[in-house]
Amino acid sequence: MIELDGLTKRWPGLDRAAVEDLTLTVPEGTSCALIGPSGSGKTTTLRMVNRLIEPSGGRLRIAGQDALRQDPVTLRRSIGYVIQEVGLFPHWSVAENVATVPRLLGWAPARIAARVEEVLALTGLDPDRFARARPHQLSGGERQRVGVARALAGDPPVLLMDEPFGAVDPVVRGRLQEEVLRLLRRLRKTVLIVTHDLEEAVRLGDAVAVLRDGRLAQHAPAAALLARPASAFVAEFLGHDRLLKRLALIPAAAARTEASAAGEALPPGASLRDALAAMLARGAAAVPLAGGGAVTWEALLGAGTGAADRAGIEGAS
Ligand SMILES: Nc1ncnc2c1ncn2[C@@H]1O[C@H](COP(=O)(O)OP(=O)(O)OP(=O)(O)O)[C@@H](O)[C@H]1O
Repeated sequence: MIELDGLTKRWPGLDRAAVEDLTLTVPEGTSCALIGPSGSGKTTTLRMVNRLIEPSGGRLRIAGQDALRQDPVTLRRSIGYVIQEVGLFPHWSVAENVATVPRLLGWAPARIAARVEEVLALTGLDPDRFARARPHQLSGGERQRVGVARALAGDPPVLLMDEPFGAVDPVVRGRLQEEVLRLLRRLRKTVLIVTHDLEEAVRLGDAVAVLRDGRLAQHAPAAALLARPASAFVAEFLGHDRLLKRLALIPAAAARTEASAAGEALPPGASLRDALAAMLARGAAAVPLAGGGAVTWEALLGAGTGAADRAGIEGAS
């Protein structure tokens, strides 16, 4: 669990705080995505959590401990950190890079070697092929995977990710997002992610926190945020197609009806967005679901908007 309580950062010479009185909890085993316009304080917030930036005020608890009273170096060894530029040591092999934290933690060599193999495999990197490679011999996507493997190596309960997939092309990025998301959920990590990309935020974040000028504009589960922005600012930031984006978060099975429909059934994990895409591609007002029944156009509309959600913007919070 990560608990920010009134966390504040003031830089000298700036007329307002970069982060102001930020209170936010990321429950254990969940992820929270920080989004907001450029300069809204996302990276400053993230770097206060591992104390690469010292807060000017407020409190911070990680896994129940007062993180501001811990030695910052010890603290950082207990927190995984993934950044866009990855920051691998160029003259070290992948295995040596991944072993950084376990080595600093003083693990025995055999345990380190086993752990390096394990996390490389977890992140989809064949140890036989990649362990001895140097960072420059890898593709951008592979380097990002090494970054994730390195962050996981010491088995930290908490992971911080700053634009973790910013440097890779959209196709690789989508696949990496899916894989890393599944992995982090399975490992029950508590994750705070900074991203510019709203789609990435709602895909990776169980909850999404929107920052504006260093303050929290809204903090809500991704689907609720898209359905009910708390202010005109948040609504504008999410975009006029926010309900379309939200369809990707709702399982198609949530709109299952008894109707029958022709054509290939949607696979079990399909979303309402997949159902809509299939309707458009087939020119059909209903698509069958795996396991029986179908999503009809009316059911999709009902589940995709919902009576409460049609209330629209609820006024600034
Ligand atoms: N080391 C620093 N010294 C002074 N001001 C800083 C420093 N780092 C950040 N700031 C200021 O703090 C504010 C928040 O910056 P931060 O990098 O947290 O924003 P961000 O939301 O992550 O932005 P972006 O999306 O552009 O990366 C900005 O006004 C920035 O100029």
